[in-house]
Amino acid sequence: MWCQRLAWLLRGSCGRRWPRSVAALARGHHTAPRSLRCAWQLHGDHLELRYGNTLMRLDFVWLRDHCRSASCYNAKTNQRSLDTASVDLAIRPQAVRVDESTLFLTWPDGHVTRYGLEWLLKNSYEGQKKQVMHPRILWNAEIYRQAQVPSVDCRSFLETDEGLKEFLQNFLLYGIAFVENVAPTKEDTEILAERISIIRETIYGRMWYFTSDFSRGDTAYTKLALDRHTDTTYFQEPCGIQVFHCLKHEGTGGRTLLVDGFHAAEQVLRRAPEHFELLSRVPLKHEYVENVGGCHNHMIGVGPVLNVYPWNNELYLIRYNNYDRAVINTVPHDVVRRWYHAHRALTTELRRPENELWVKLKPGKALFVDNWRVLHGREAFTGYRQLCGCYLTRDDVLNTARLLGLQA
Ligand SMILES: C[N+](C)(C)CCCC[C@H](N)C(=O)O
Ligand SMILES: O=C(O)CCC(=O)C(=O)O
Ligand SMILES: [Fe+2]
Repeated sequence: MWCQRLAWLLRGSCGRRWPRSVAALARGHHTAPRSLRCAWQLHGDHLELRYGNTLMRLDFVWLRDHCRSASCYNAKTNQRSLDTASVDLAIRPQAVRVDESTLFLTWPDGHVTRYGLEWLLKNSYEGQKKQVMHPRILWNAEIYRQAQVPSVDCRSFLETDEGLKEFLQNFLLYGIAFVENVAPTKEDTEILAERISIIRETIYGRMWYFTSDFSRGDTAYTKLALDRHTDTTYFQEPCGIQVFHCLKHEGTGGRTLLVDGFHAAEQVLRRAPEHFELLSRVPLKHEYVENVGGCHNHMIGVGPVLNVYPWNNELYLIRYNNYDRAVINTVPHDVVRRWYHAHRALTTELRRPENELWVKLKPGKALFVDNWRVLHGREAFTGYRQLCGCYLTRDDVLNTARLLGLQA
């Protein structure tokens, strides 16, 4: 047990007895700091701090750098005032003390830093590691249908925080969400978008509006089927969210296909982790070359198919568009074939019929798609079909969600 370990150069402890703290943690009661036992030990360049059942290793420079005292941190702006470059990289605390809730460090120049133990738990690497950044429910068609995720009514979405919060919660969990009873116009769709975000203007405009008139040099502007893909893979930062609102369709076909890319990637990770690993390491180019009418564009975006946070391996972005994938020239020959195998494994998962959610977009029902997670496609169609929508900047959607108290 921790408190019985020997050979501590310098050590201390505080708090009540172990059994209670262990029981409290087992119940997940992180909010009862006084019941959590804490112990610490100084090492050459860091402080080892055990709090509850988390063992944190806190670098001395990090501890000095994150000091929340009034001279080091401006609590009004939530910005650091301390000049990190002025910290001696060989700094060591002169004195360390811990009481039931706080760690006190005295530095060689006499400056005192205080950290709440709960704050450390929330902000240390070890505390973060156990936590996912984005809680999600991965789905196939059956899981999504069973969940019976409700669409939010347009008025409640626009006029109440509860409506908006419910919508965003579903969007964060599933990567798709619908708003119902929207007036079928571009202007009304724009009002929806602006409720949650800043619209990301791109080469397609701010609010786009398209039919199968091939007014732009892309298959989207035809009646052809489009296999599952994410959009704007050829941007250095692909668009975060895509809004679709079908304003009119007089004809057949044209259903929308949705596939949870993270669910597929998770299956690849489970079945063949080496494929997942390769897809997350090999950078590729995607490209948009357009020369139709007056439109001339050449966009290039570089990045792996699967993008994971390096510290916890959590997937946060999938770039998957076989139409727009450029010549592979960023990979040496011995990796190329392995990459194709990995890409095939992911494609196999993405194409499993049980993973396909088909919906027919109708005037009045707007669809929001997390373009970093959920792939979309469409069935070929006949007749006149008019779709409007826009892209949203991801940071602003997440900002709105956080302001409503959601984890995003
Ligand atoms: C949505 N909107 C019709 C405006 C653009 C379509 C972009 C199509 C492109 N191949 C891509 O996947 O990014
Ligand atoms: O026509 C559709 O339903 C979608 C086309 C598409 O993939 C897009 O506009 O990004
Ligand atoms: Fe698309």
